[in-house]
Amino acid sequence: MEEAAISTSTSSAGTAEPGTEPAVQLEGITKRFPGVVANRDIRLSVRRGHVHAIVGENGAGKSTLMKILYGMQRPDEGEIRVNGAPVHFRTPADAIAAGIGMVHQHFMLADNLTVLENIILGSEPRRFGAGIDFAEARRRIKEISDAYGLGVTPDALVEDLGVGARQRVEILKVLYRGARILILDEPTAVLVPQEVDELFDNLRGLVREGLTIIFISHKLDEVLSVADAITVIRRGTTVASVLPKDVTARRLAELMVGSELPSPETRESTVTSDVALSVHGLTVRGDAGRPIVDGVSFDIHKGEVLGIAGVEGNGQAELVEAIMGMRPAEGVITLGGRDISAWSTLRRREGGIGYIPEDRHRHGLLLDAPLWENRILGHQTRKPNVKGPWIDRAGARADTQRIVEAYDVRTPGIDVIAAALSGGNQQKLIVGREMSGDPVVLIASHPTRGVDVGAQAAIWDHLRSARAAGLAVLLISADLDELIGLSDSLKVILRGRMVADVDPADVTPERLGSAMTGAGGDRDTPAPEQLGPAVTGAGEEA
Ligand SMILES: Nc1ncnc2c1ncn2[C@@H]1O[C@H](COP(=O)(O)OP(=O)(O)OP(=O)(O)O)[C@@H](O)[C@H]1O
Repeated sequence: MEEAAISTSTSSAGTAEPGTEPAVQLEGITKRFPGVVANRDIRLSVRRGHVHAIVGENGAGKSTLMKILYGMQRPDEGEIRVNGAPVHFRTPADAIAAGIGMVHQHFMLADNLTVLENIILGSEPRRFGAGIDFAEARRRIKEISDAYGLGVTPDALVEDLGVGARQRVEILKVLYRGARILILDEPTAVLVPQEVDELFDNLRGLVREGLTIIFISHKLDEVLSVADAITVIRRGTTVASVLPKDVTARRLAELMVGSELPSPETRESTVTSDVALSVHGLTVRGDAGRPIVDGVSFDIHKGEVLGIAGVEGNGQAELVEAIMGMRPAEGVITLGGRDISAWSTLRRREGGIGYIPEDRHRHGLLLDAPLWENRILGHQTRKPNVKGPWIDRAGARADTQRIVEAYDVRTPGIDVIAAALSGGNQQKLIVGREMSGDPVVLIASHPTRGVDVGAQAAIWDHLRSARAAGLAVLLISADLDELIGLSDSLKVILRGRMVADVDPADVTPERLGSAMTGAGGDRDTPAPEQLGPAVTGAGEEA
């Protein structure tokens, strides 16, 4: 095999120094699900004090492996050793007791509690015979925060924190429980470039103190910049462990897919003068009438991708939900010149709006239903899912099969439930469904979140060819390369207002990132109400 030239999985990159055991060793781990071998004879050795990245295509088996290491799933075969000693985890509590912590991609913090309350939740220190010892908790949090340079303020309310700060709270929470080995699942997916740099500084601080970090990522350039060692998983098994200095992002991607990649194509404008979707003076109000989306107006033409850049939580989700009719709003929305402001969500969909939601588990899929039923979801009144007044099972099933093939959804079949697909493959199914039936407008929230580089390129190709055929797209994404690479025009949203127009042909991710934070270099991106009036000067970034 080609990768043998680089090194096989148990050699140089992951080997322990004499006298020190690896922090984690996985030997021959195999995990089977009905119809799928998710992990097959996995061999992995993670050195103490290393940042060790795990990369692989969607469905390669990364999450399954991390769930096994964190006690959420049990392997069918194989051995796990932590600091040299064999372990048998039955639950995450066992993994935590062995010093392993997991920072999930979707933060699990309670917004209405303070940082301190969130951190101690479930492991409160108690004074003998008395209640919770808050003073002791505050002292320990401060000690950990200072030791690793995390800059966490115990008494801040979580809802007032930006995304980067929330992530540091999650990391601190895991450290507070005594973790010395941290698993991070796609930690950078929700961060702007400045926050990514800060996270990487934090990670380096942690490993300097002797902690070990294992992280999953689809962003290969980031992996190359932060990891000490990289293990590639392909179709359930470890195919290579490499050192970052020995590979390029392209080579890593090739190891992931097992073949050479095609070169990316260049783009040409397909924007027409026909307005497909027009939004005028759209305002969405939150508690106490405060605007979350504040007088937003824009047109999207046929053949145009309009990108919206913004730090999460600046009104993007509410804007999208208002356009989809899922939330009351003031203002006027027209689709192909028709006022649809009073239409239901279903009617808007029937009128030709496709919708890739931000939260695929809440709005995109029925996790317990088979893939073919998920094909019908939101499209239950249209072909190929209905014939006359009846659901057309055969039509829906055949079209699901088509989507599975066209979008390379890796699945044993269309009768498995959506929950059995890997995150990236769930996303591919949703994108395929929403692109079916030739929508006039596509509202796409983070369309390639959690999707591997190969599948991302494929989704981009689908979007580009639909755009060439006249599709108008509203693109919301935290992936700035995606925003810059796909958009014909770009707007920046800050505290619910469009504060800048940016030319995607002439902006770098770093400059776009600054415009998104109001051109400031804030460590904690403040929540809307903490700031003064909107910064309109960000337009000079364009
Ligand atoms: N609970 C489950 N039941 C059945 N099959 C499962 C289950 N969990 C995972 N699988 C299957 O195991 C394989 C590996 O999935 P896994 O989630 O580990 O991939 P991944 O590498 O993390 O992918 P992604 O990058 O898309 O998140 C996939 O084929 C998936 O469909």
